[in-house]
Amino acid sequence: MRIYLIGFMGAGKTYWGRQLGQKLGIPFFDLDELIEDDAGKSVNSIFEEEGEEYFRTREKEILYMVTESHDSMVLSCGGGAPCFFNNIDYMNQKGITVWLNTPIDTLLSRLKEEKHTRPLLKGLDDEALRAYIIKKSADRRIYYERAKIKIDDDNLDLDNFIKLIFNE
Ligand SMILES: Nc1ncnc2c1ncn2[C@@H]1O[C@H](COP(=O)(O)OP(=O)(O)O)[C@@H](O)[C@H]1O
Ligand SMILES: O=C(O)C1=C[C@@H](OP(=O)(O)O)[C@@H](O)[C@H](O)C1
Ligand SMILES: [Mg+2]
Repeated sequence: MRIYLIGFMGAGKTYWGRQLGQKLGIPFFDLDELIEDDAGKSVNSIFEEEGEEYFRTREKEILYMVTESHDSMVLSCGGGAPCFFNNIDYMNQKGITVWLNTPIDTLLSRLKEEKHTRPLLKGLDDEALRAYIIKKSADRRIYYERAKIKIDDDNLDLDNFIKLIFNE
């Protein structure tokens, strides 16, 4: 069983993925962390030094590598991962895709604090950040909504989160 967590930056993919892997007793990976380990530098530095296009290429390659080498895992993807190279179709073929459809206000309050770790948000003031989240999440919706499972509730505990994934 492979579970792919997708959704906008700040949705909680990394936060939930780690807990989910632990609870289900299967390996957990964060795609950004795999890319960083492979490159030996942060996502910020990769964007700065190699550019977004290079990052997207590595993102796809490492998505495929970790998938092919694990029949069972939880993979927390970066927010853009499903939106490039038909990656969402690949994930749908290979496992269960779960879209964390976290409300805009929650994303905003989380991302205000974490702008510096996300290259796409660098230099945005609070107002520009809100506008960016609204526009970019609307643009990406066509990919996110192809997930097999959609989670709208951002106030769940782990057991209820798991129940939603397994339709219990
Ligand atoms: N359900 C939640 N409850 C409390 N804090 C959360 C929750 N989900 C995420 N966070 C916090 O919000 C921030 C962004 O979450 P993260 O998992 O990094 O998002 P993503 O990987 O989707 O970009 C982190 O500081 C994380 O600890
Ligand atoms: O939405 C995006 O394009 C990105 C999201 C980030 O991951 P998180 O969604 O975990 O923040 C990371 O992959 C990179 O900064 C680009
Ligand atoms: Mg993350």
